[in-house]
Amino acid sequence: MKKNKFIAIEGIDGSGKSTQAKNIAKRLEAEGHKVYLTFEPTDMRIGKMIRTILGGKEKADEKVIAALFVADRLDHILHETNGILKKLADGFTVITDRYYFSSYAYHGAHMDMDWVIQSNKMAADILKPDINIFVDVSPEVAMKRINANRETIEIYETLDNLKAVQAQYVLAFEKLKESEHIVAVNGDETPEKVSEALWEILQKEIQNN
Ligand SMILES: Nc1ncnc2c1ncn2[C@@H]1O[C@H](COP(=O)(O)OP(=O)(O)OP(=O)(O)O)[C@@H](O)[C@H]1O
Ligand SMILES: Cc1cn([C@H]2C[C@H](O)[C@@H](COP(=O)(O)O)O2)c(=O)[nH]c1=O
Repeated sequence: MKKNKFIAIEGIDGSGKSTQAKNIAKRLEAEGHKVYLTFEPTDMRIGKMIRTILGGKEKADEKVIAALFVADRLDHILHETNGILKKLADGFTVITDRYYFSSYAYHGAHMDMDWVIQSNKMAADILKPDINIFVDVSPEVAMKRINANRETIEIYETLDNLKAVQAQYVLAFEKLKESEHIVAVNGDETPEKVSEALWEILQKEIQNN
């Protein structure tokens, strides 16, 4: 890889993002790259507040949730020591499990997506991913994985919501395809097959830059 990259992994809950993010991180490290694996919502102050809402312990209006994610994302980018900009400056390839397309899709399912895109403009102006990888899974498969593997279910993890979010991802990618680098992998496949497809995409990304 000529330059350290910023890679965002996107997809509905249960799509296999975290599994794949960890896998890519290991493979890149094995090739000698310094890798920083991170996620949203973060484990910083605003991210923790968001988790209490996602877990159903506190209620908040959808617009408030969307705004909290904007603030958490700016913390994620700009934090002095652990921020993405700092990690990139230190030579790390940064892989984030979710970034602003998650906001467009999840909040776009409950309000005007253009408002969500506008409210994330500052983050997008500061730092766009070199590549957004969409792990494309059917909501039915995702819901089965969630129900089989989790003790707690979060507020957005219902079949109807995941269907709506999936549709919003497609809309957001269509809206922003001229200004963003977006690639999809079939997440319905086995973890190994998804991983191979993803690795191939990343190799191309590395060679082309
Ligand atoms: N391709 C796959 N096929 C079958 N099971 C998978 C696959 N990928 C991941 N899983 C399993 O499905 C569950 C969800 O995977 P994972 O946590 O990676 O998804 P996620 O998209 O990060 O989910 P969430 O957004 O809800 O945190 C895990 O138990 C994982 O082991
Ligand atoms: C970044 C981001 C996330 N969300 C939602 C999507 C998921 O339901 C949760 C995060 O859970 P995960 O298991 O850690 O993936 O948060 C959102 O609504 N808006 C966002 O911007």
